[in-house]
Amino acid sequence: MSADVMIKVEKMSFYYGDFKALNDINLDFLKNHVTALIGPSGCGKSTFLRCLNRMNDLIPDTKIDGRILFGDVDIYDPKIDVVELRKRIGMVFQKPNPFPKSIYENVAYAPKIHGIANKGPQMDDLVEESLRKAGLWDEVKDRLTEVATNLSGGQQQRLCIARAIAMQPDILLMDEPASALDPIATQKIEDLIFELKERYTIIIVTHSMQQAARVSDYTAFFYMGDLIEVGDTQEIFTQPAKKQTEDYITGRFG
Ligand SMILES: Nc1ncnc2c1ncn2[C@@H]1O[C@H](COP(=O)(O)OP(=O)(O)OP(=O)(O)O)[C@@H](O)[C@H]1O
Repeated sequence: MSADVMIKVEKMSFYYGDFKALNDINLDFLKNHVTALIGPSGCGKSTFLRCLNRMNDLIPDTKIDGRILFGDVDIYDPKIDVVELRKRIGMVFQKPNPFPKSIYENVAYAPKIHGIANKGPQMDDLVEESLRKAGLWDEVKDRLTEVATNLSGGQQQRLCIARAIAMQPDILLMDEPASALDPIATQKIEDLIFELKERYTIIIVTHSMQQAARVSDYTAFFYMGDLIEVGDTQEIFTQPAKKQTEDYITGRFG
């Protein structure tokens, strides 16, 4: 496998009961790049994203075929420690979901449980570093003990990004991370994604084609459970190879 491939999806299909939500997907994700997953509602973007850190395991009566390689390990190998896997592949959800605890505790909680940092100065440093990387430190440094749910929506979402970063993942999965935010907060998240890709491999589901065009290096277009095409974002938006992609990006459907 090429050194730059972080995740390799091979012949992956996914079923909810008898319903086949994803059909024979082959897709590689490159290290330190942003890949956007786009397509009309119900095409399988979120399902696909959730397969990448086995979040779909939590849904009963589902089945996956094919392989997802992370490095040279198949993440669906029964020997895989799923908790460990989700440490390496972090996730940020559509709606900011901080715990009803302090700003500090939100970032420190998982590293404490997983023994990533010890209580005290080491944890203080990790919390500061994570908040800095998430572009939130200056806004919250004097109110770390305040309850996180007092923050604005955009701040809460950056806190959730800080929380994911504190676990020192390799990959960040983002499921429409800005869809509940106003344009200014959205811009901050987009700027942040651009900075974060220096350290992380980012895979983002978005409904907004403008957002995909602004933040991603590669774009994958899904339609009814199929991956129609994937390529350089600029090319997908200017000269897509497939008619279905062109119809979607020009607003003819979806
Ligand atoms: N828990 C579930 N049980 C059964 N079917 C599901 C479940 N979650 C999703 N589906 C179905 O799988 C298909 C893909 O859904 P998914 O949420 O992945 O699409 P999406 O492209 O992310 O859509 P959206 O953009 O609207 O969020 C849809 O037909 C949906 O109804």
